[in-house]
Amino acid sequence: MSIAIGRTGVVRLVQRGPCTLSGGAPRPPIHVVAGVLRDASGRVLLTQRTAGRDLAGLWEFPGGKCEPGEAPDAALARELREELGIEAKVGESLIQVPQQYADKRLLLDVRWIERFEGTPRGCEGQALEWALPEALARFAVPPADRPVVAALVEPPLCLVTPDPGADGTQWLERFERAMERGVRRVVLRTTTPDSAWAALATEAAARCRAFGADVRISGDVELARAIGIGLHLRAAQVRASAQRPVSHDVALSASCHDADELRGAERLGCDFALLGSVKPTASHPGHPGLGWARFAQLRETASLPIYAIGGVAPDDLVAARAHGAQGIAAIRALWPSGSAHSDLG
Ligand SMILES: Nc1nc2c([nH]c(=O)n2[C@H]2C[C@H](O)[C@@H](COP(=O)(O)OP(=O)(O)OP(=O)(O)O)O2)c(=O)[nH]1
Ligand SMILES: [Mg+2]
Repeated sequence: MSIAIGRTGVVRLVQRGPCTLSGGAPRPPIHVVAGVLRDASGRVLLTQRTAGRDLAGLWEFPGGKCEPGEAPDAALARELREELGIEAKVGESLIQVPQQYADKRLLLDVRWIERFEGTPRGCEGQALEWALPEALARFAVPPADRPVVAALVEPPLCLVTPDPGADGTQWLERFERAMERGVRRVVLRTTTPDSAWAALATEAAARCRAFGADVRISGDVELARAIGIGLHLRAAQVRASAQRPVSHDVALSASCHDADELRGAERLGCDFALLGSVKPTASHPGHPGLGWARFAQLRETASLPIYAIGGVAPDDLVAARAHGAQGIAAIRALWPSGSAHSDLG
C-alpha cells in the first residue's frame, strides 16, 4: 500500500495487500490520540507535519502516540503541552478511526478539547492554521483524517427512502417530516422504479434543496442527470464500474458490503459509502450482520467516510463513531411513522 495525493487534496491509500507481520498475523494498532481545538469563532486548529517525519507536509489534528500504560486523556494533554505549549481539558470522543497504513496500523482516537489555557504555538517548528469547518476540505490530510473531517462537517444521519407504495402523497409528507426532524442527507431509493417514481423523486429533491439537505438518487444515472442531483451506486454497480459514471462535479456515493467494494467506491472517487448490514434486519432474514468489530476491520482498509447501515438507529451513533463510522444510515429508523407526533428512531 502506498499513499497518493488526489485531485481534491485528499490523500488516498493505494492498497497492495494486508499489512501483516512475517507470520501473517495483523500488527497491533498504534493508539494515537488527537484533539479538536476550537477558537471563539468556531475555527478548528490544524497543524502541519514537519519535514523528515512520516506523512510530512500533511495537515493533522495535534496529538501523538499514547505511551505504554498511559491513559488516552493524559497522553493527549501531554502531547498538546509538548507540541503547542497549552494546558488542555480533554473532552468527549468525536470519532475513533482504525486505519491501515503501508507500515503500520493506527487507531486515531479524536477527542474534543473542552477548553485550554495558553495560546497554541508550534513548539516543534510546525505550522498552525485555524480553519472554519467548511474550509477543512481544502487541506491535504492523512487518510485516517478524512473520516474525522467528515465527522466534523458532514451530516451524521443518512436517510435511505422506503418504497413509496401506492400513496405517493403520503410518502412525500413523511419525507418532508423527516427533513423537519433534522435529516440532512438522503439517498432516494425504490425497488419499483417507474414514471411515478421519477416525479416523486423530483419533488423530494426539491424538498431537500429547500432544507439545504444533500440528496442522491440510487442506481439511476439518467434520473440523477434529469433531476440534477447526485448519484448513489448499488454495490453491484460499484463492482461493474471501471470508471466514475458521472463527472467530478456530480456527487457520488455507494453501498458496499465488503473490502473490495469499499476500495471500488474509493477508486471511483465516492465521497462516502454505506456499509452493512451491521445488525440482523427484517429485510435480510438469516443474515447475522457484520457486527461492529468486523465493521471496524473493513473501515480500516479504506479512507472514505462510511455510514453504518442495517438494523441501526440514531441511538447507535455513539457505537458507530467508536468503530470509525461517520454516522448511521437507515430506512425505517429515520422514516417518520404515521403519527405526526411520534419521534424518529
Ligand atoms: N497527531 C496526529 N497523528 C496522526 C493524525 N493522522 C494520522 O494519520 N496520524 C499519524 C501520523 C503518525 O504516523 C501517527 C502519530 O504520530 P505522531 O508523529 O504525531 O506521534 P508523536 O507526536 O508521539 O511524535 P513522535 O515522537 O512519535 O515523532 O499518527 C492526526 O490527525 N494527528
Ligand atoms: Mg504528534
